[in-house]
Amino acid sequence: MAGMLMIQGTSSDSGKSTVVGALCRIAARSGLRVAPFKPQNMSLNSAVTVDGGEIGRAQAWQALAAGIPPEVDMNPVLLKPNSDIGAQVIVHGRSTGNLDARAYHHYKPIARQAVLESFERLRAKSDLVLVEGAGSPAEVNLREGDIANMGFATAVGCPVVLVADIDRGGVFAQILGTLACLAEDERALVKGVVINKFRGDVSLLQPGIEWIEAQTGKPVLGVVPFVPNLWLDAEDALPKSRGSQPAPDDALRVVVPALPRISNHTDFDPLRAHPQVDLRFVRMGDPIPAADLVVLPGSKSVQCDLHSLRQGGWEPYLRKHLRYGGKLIGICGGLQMLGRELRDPLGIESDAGTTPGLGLLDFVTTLEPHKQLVNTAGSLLLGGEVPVRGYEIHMGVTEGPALSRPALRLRYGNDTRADGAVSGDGQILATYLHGVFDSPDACETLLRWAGKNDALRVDHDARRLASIETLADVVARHVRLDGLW
Ligand SMILES: NC(=O)CC[C@H](N)C(=O)O
Repeated sequence: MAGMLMIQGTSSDSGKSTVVGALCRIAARSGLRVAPFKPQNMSLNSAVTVDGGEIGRAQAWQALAAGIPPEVDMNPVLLKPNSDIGAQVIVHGRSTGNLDARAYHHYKPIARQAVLESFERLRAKSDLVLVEGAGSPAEVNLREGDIANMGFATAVGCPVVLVADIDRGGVFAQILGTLACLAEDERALVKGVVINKFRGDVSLLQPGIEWIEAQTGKPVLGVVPFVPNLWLDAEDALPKSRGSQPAPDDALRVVVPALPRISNHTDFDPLRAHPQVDLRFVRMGDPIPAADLVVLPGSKSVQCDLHSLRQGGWEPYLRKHLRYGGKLIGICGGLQMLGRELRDPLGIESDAGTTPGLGLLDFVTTLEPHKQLVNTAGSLLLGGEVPVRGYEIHMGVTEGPALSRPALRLRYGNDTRADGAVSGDGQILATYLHGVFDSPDACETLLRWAGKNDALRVDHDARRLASIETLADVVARHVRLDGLW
C-alpha cells in the first residue's frame, strides 16, 4: 500500500500548498509515483482536469510538480463560495448545486464518502500520497464530521506534519495552541513541525526551537526560509499586485477590479510578474487609478459583482477610459458583464432574474445548468493568428451579433469554434478563455495591442516550473525528510 503524509497548517496561508508541492517534486525526483491530495478545498481558483472535471488550482500545480496530469480525485470536494454563507459544491469535479454552510454540514457524510473513495483510488496507483489539510485543525467548532483535517487523518491513520507561519508572528503560540486544541489520538498522529517563511538568522531561533520541542515533545523538522518571487498559482487569497520588483515608469498600467466574487484571479499572475506591466487590483470603494488597460475578471456571481462594480463607481470610469482611447478586456464573467443583459432564469448564481449589463458589446448571456469545463487551445485573432491555450469554466451561454467578430478561434475535440468578440472600434476584447496571458505569444500580442509597443515575450509556464524546482531545492535543504514516508 502507498505511503501517506498529511501537511496541516496552524492557520490559513501558512504555506501548506507550497510545502505539499515541494514534497511532491522531491518525491518525484527520487523516482516515486507521488500524487497530491486535498480532501476539501474552498477556493474560487479552479483548474480543469484531464478527466473533464474541476479541482483547486493548487492541486493542479502540485500535480505538475509530481509529474502527473491533474485529475478530480486529487481534490474530491471543492467549495466555491458564491455568497457570504453559501457555496457551489463540486464533488468529484462536478457541481452538485449550491448549499449554505448549515446544509453543507448535513451533506458532510456524503462528501466524506467521496473523499475516502478518491483517496483509495489515488493510493492504489501511487507509491506515496501527499495530503494537504485546509485552514487549521484547531477549528474545534468544525471538528464534528470534519473531512478536511484531523477528521480525515484519523479516518485513514495518516501521519501529520504541522506547518506554522513565522512571518505573521506568534509562531510558538501557533504551534502550542494548535496542538492543545487536538484530541490525544490526533496529537499522536503529529510527527513534527515545520516553521515556514523564516527571514533572518536561524541561530537566534534555536532557543525557541528547543523550548517548543520540550513543551510539546514534537520535533521541529525544519525551518524553511521565506522564498521571494515564487510564481505558483494562489489557492484563493488575492495576492499583492506585484512581486518584489517595482514597475518601471513606462510600464503598461493595467487595472483589475478586485470584485468580491472574483474567480481565477490566477489569470493575472503573468501580468503581475511581467517586467513591463504595472498591475493593480483595485478593491471596491478604493479610488480607481488611470490605466492603459482595464481587465474585468471572471466572477462566481456575475450579477452581484456587476452590482458591486456599479456601486464602486466603475461604470462612468470605464466609459471615460474608453473615450480616452483605453483598452478593455473581459474574461469569462467579465465578458458577460460587457454585454447587454445577464439572465439567470433558474436562479443559479443569485435570485432568478435579469440585470442589464454594461452594454458595451451586443450580446446577452443566459446562465444554464450545464457547466462548460474544458482545456482548449487555438489562436488569438489580433493582427494574425497567435497561438493561445487556456481553459473554460462557466455556466453562461452568450449569444448576439457582437460574436460575429470573434476574439479567438479554439479547438474542442475535432471541432473548431469562435470565441468571444472584439468591438468594432477595436478597443474592447472579450473572451471566455481563462489563462490567456499564460501563453507567451498571446500575452505579448495583447500587451502590444494595449499600447506597450515594445512588450517582451515572457514564458509564464517556464517560470512556474522554475519556481517548483527552487521550492523543492529549498525544502530539501532545510527540512529533515528521512522517515517521513
Ligand atoms: N469563470 C467565470 O467567470 C464564470 C462566469 C459565470 N459565473 C458563469 O458561470 O458563467
